[in-house]
Amino acid sequence: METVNARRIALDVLVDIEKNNAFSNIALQRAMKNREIEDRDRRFVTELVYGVIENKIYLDYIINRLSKVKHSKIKVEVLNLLRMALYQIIFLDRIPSAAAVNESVKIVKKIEFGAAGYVNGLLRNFLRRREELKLDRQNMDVSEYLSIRYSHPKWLVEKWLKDFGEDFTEGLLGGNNERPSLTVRVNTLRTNKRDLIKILSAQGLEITEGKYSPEALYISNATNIEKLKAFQEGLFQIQDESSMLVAHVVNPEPGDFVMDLCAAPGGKTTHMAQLMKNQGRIIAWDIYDHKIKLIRDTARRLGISIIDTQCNDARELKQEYLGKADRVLVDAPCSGLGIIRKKPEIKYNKNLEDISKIVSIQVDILKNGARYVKKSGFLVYSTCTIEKKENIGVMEQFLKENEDFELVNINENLPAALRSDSKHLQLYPHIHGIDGFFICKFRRVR
Ligand SMILES: C[S@@+](CC[C@H](N)C(=O)[O-])C[C@H]1O[C@@H](n2cnc3c(N)ncnc32)[C@H](O)[C@@H]1O
Repeated sequence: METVNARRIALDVLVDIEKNNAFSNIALQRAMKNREIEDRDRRFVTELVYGVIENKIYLDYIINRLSKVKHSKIKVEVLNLLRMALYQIIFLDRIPSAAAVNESVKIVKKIEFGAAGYVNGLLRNFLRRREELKLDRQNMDVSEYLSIRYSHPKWLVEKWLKDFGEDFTEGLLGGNNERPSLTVRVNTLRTNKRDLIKILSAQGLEITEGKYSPEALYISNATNIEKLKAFQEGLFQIQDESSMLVAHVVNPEPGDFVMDLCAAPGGKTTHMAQLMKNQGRIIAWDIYDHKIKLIRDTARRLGISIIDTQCNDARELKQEYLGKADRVLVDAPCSGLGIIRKKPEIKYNKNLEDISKIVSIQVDILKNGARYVKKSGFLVYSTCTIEKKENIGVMEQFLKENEDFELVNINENLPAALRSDSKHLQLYPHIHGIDGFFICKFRRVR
C-alpha cells in the first residue's frame, strides 16, 4: 500500500472542484483511481471532501469572522485548507483539535510557506473564541440563519421558505447534509438478492435491504466498490432507490419496444432491460457522445444485449419512430435539487434562471417523447429535483397541451409505503430517506 496523506489528497480534490468546477464524485474518483490507498484513508478523504462542500458557507462564515485577510484575497489552496481544518475541529469528534491544526500547518508549509503563520493563528484563534462565534438564531433573520447553519445559498433558502414553510425547509436543509449509504440494484439477470447479500457480506460489507425497491441493497461501509469481483461480474449496479422506482413505474414487459430519451449513464435503461428479462428492444439516447459509452459499458458488464444506444438531441423529432413505442421514458435533465446529498456542489452552482431554462428543455423533450408513443402506450416523466416548476408544472402544462394523453395513477406500481392520494409521486430526502425525485405517467388514449 502507498503511504498517503489523506488530508493532502482531500485538499487537492477540493481545489480541483473549486478551480475547475469539477463534480465532487468525479474529482474524488480521479484522485484515488488506480492508487493503492487503504480503505480507512479512502473513507477519510471522502469524508473531508463532502464535509467541506456540504458546510462551506458555515465554514466561510467562521473564516470571515476571524481572518484579517479579505475572503477574495485568500489563495484557493489556503482557503480550502482552512475549511478542512475547521471542518475536522467542529464536526469530527474523533479527531483531536491539536492534530487538525498541526497537520494543516504541516501542509501549508509545503504549499504556501508564507501563509503558515496566518493558518496557525486563525485556527488557534478559533479554538479560543469558539463559544462567541456560535450562531445566535434569536437575533438573526431566519433565512440568513438557515443559510449559514446549513450552508445553502440564501436565494434557495428564501425560495424554499416561500414554497414549503420554515419547518419543512429546515428538515430539508438538514436532510440534504446527511451522507447517504451507497445503494445498489441487484442484477436479477445474473443473480438474486439472497445470493448477492451472501457474496457481499463475505467481503466484509455491511448490507441491509432497501426500503422501497425490491432489488435495492444498502451498503453502509462501501469503499472502492467498483474494484469488487461481484461488481466487475455485473452482479449489481450502483443506483439510488428513487431512481429504481422509475423503471417500476414504466413497468416494461419482455418483448416491448421502449425508448429512453435521456438515458446516460444508463441506470434506468439497464434496469428496464432487467425487468424485460433482456427481451425486446430499448433505444437509448443521450445528447453527449462520451456519455453513450457509459451506457454501453454498463450494459455489457450487466450482460444486457437489447439496448441500442444513439447519440441524439431529444429535442429533435425523429420521424421514423412516430407512434412506434410501447413505452417512452423521459428522465429529463433537471436542476438536480433532489440529489444535493450526493452532489453537494449542486446547491452552489444553480440559480433561478437555470431553472427557467431547464423547464423549457423539459417541455420540448416531453412533447417529442409523446409523439413516439403508440396508441394505448405509456409515457413516463421523471426528474431528480424537488422544484415544482420542473415537476408538477411540466406535468400540468403537458396535459393541457396534449389532449391525446391522460394522467395515469402510478400507485399500483409503487410499494405500499409510497402510495398516496396523488396520481404522481414526489419524494423528499428528509421525509423518505432517499433522493428527491418526481415521477408521473401518461397514457396515450387516441
Ligand atoms: C437525469 S440524466 C439521465 C439519467 C439516466 N436516465 C439514468 O438513469 O442513468 C439526464 C440526461 O439527459 C441528457 N440530456 C440533456 N439534454 C438532452 C437532450 N436534449 N437530448 C438527449 N439527452 C439530453 C444528459 O446528458 C443526461 O445524461
